[in-house]
Amino acid sequence: MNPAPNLVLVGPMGAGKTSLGKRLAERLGLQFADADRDIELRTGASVGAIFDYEGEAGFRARERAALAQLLAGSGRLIATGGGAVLDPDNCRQLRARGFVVWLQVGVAEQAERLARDRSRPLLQGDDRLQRLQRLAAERTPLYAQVADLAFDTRGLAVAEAAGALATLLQTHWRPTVAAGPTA
Ligand SMILES: Nc1ncnc2c1ncn2[C@@H]1O[C@H](COP(=O)(O)OP(=O)(O)O)[C@@H](O)[C@H]1O
Ligand SMILES: O=C(O)C1=C[C@@H](OP(=O)(O)O)[C@@H](O)[C@H](O)C1
Ligand SMILES: [Mg+2]
Repeated sequence: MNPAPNLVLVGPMGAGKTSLGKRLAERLGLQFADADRDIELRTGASVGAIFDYEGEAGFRARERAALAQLLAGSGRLIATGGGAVLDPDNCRQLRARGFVVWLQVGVAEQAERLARDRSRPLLQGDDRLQRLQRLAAERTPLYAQVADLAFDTRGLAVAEAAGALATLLQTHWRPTVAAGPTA
């Protein structure tokens, strides 16, 4: 049992951090926060537009700030973006302020889940499978390093995965404070 004030989801695009995260937060009575959504609300621009105007570096700076603010509170389930683990400072903070769950998915299933998605700037272009493979090679070791727990979503529908993960968490995590956000 590893106590921490927040529950954090990491993992690649299409792993289900946003969709499964929402359901899991409801089940566990945590306030759901999606880092990408938070950035969009603060900026008044979509993730895609931020990449267009400020480049990936600009987006990463906004991501760092959003995560620091979300992690300062407690009682939250925080869905990160797939690239949040690229910054070692983010990883230190995720671990200090969260119980970190790595949602896993294979590249083939990722590509299927994201087949109709046009909102992810790192997946623009035709060579999606290759891009996903490259990102997986670069990031898998980072997810493994930061995670307290890995959960494989392959072959599970979103609701099914949320239910199974909720059960698993009962024996792995308890919040250090009563559920409900503080900041
Ligand atoms: N376990 C799952 N089974 C089937 N589809 C899924 C699953 N998890 C996510 N999806 C679908 O994949 C797409 C991306 O999911 P999302 O939650 O945005 O992933 P992430 O936030 O990790 O990038 C959505 O259309 C979602 O419905
Ligand atoms: O993998 C990445 O670098 C990114 C993943 C996206 O979030 P999801 O993982 O929720 O799709 C979003 O933060 C941005 O498009 C960059
Ligand atoms: Mg997401």
